[in-house]
Amino acid sequence: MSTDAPLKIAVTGAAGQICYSLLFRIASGSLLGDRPIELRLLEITPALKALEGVVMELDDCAFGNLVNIEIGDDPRKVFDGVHAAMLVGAMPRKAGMERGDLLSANGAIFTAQGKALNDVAADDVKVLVTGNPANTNALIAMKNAPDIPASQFNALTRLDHNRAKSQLAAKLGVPVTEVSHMTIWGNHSATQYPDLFNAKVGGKNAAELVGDEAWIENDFIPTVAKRGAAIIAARGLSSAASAANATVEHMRDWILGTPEGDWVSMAVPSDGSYGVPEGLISSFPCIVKDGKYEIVQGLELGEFSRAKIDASVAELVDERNAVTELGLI
Ligand SMILES: NC(=O)c1ccc[n+]([C@@H]2O[C@H](COP(=O)([O-])OP(=O)(O)OC[C@H]3O[C@@H](n4cnc5c(N)ncnc54)[C@H](O)[C@@H]3O)[C@@H](O)[C@H]2O)c1
Ligand SMILES: O=C(O)C[C@H](O)C(=O)O
Repeated sequence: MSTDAPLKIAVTGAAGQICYSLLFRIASGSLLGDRPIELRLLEITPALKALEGVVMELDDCAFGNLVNIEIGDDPRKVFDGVHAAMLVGAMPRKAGMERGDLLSANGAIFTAQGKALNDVAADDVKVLVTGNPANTNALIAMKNAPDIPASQFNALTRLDHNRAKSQLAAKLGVPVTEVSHMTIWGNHSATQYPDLFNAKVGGKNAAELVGDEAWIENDFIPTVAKRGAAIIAARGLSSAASAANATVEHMRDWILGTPEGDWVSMAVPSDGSYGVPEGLISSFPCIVKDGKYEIVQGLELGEFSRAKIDASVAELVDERNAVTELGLI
């Protein structure tokens, strides 16, 4: 993509909770700094009126780099020529639900949007799915867009990644900037595996610094994996500002590159790395250079880590089977 033309960025679910933070972060430069952007905002027809109000507020911010905003309810028009697509629009879960319970409600959204992206998006489009269940929704979009390389479809596990960094920093009483090489493996669900055995704090092995495997297993992992539910219980609504922040960070790193000497967690189509079946959209440690991500190779996985990753991957296989039965892929 050229660096001076406005980058066309599509965002779905634009009148919803996450987007009420996300759109303003994108427009104020958190995504691409000074680069001019054009926003393409997709909503369902009944939400277009509310979206008009959000656009009025975007106008009222007078953001210097926001050169144009288009809104609509037809993905084939909204996605036309876009270089980045953040697929947020989907129903959130309520208290007592798992994210996978949303598959039948939300899955169909991603067949239509995958087809539209396939037909009208720019060839280099980067598609990031935030709407839950994010990994399998990304799989649905990817399978419905056969002309777009699979590597251009990701799902969001950056929120889990940030949660894990924050919990670890708090446990060790260090600034979060000391934490590096965090990895979320698997699904954005309660089975995800936040890995402290490969993470570092101040350059030293995080698990060794913690020195308490019971805390890792019984406190750290469930706190990170069930954080979404804890926020729903507290707020009565699912996470929004932190989800928007993670969505910006994932797309920013995918376009501009990951920080030197570190990696991030991205749910990407598996190439078979670490024994994850090819094609499943599973979270891995990734680095990005020149707009292309690579799965970090050669990390050591002990028996504990292996079993945790296998359990999360088994859930992704079940989800893939469920959407196959629903005829979505
Ligand atoms: N991956 C993550 O880390 C993560 C984190 C937080 C939330 N989420 C998920 O993100 C999704 C959105 O959350 P929210 O709090 O913004 O929900 P919300 O209900 O506030 O907003 C969702 C918006 O999507 C719109 N929408 C529904 N179908 C659409 C379609 N076909 N096309 C375009 N827009 C459509 C709705 O009209 C609504 O305005 C949920 O599925 C939620 O579970 C994911
Ligand atoms: O947990 C949810 O349902 C919302 C989101 O996926 C989160 O992790 O906060």
